Amino acid sequence: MSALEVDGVEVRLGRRATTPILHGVDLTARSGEIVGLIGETGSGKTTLARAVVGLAPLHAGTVRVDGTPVSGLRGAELRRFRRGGRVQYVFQDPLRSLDPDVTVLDSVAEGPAIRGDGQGADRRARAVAALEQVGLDPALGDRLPGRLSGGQRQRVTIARALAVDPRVLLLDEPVSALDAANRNHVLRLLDRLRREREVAIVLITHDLGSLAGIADRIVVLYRGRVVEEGPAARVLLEPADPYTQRLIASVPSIDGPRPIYARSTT
Ligand SMILES: Nc1ncnc2c1ncn2[C@@H]1O[C@H](COP(=O)(O)OP(=O)(O)OP(=O)(O)O)[C@@H](O)[C@H]1O
Repeated sequence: MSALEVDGVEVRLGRRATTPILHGVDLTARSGEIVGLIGETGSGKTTLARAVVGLAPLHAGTVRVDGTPVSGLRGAELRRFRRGGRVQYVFQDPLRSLDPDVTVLDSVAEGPAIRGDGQGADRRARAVAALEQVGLDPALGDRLPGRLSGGQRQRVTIARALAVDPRVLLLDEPVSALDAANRNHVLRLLDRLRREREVAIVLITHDLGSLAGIADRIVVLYRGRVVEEGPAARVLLEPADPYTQRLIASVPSIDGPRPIYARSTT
């Protein structure tokens, strides 16, 4: 059983939900697996992530987490599921996803507070641990997001997600705005999370070089449909679908077997 199972998902958006965006999309991620989700701008990657966490309504299909169909949850059940934090979505734009008036530490402690985990001191300890996990100095905890660098803000959004110990983590372009050092740090962190905490990770990115050394599988979306899916090395080095071939050919760093980021074996 996969931690995340997306089955035949259709999403329609726009006025009166008449514009079809996703057409019967399937996606799975097992515990400890990193799945890369790629596709050109507008192919539906963000919409799929939003559908998984219930932010985009499903026209058809199901989303299951640990075998439980969460797409059918309503009312109190849905609220309980959201509070539980088993699925976390790290938005593309950290500035927009962090409240500008809430300090870093309070922002990271919010998830445990909503879940009702422990008391104030425990929550703060959890938040500090999450900040340390993403390589941020807990001394930054007293700052507001506007006083952080872009890379630090990105890590805060990831720390927020980690503070509730998710089973499934979806990250939307978590490394594209980062310099090489920050990018490698985040990628190593994701690799550790999947190995040590067996988190199922869906990584949305245009940065195929980042996926080369870290993703187990890659799923390719084109105009709201999955056109190819397979082991990362196979998809990146021997793409079968003509659209994937064009997508990969347009990225200069994916022209050989040497990944930019080598997966650590320790
Ligand atoms: N609220 C909305 N109403 C109508 N159409 C929408 C809405 N939100 C997104 N779309 C459309 O859905 C399609 C998929 O958008 P989405 O953001 O999921 O793509 P994406 O693959 O994540 O793109 P990017 O790589 O640029 O982030 C696009 O054509 C977009 O214009």
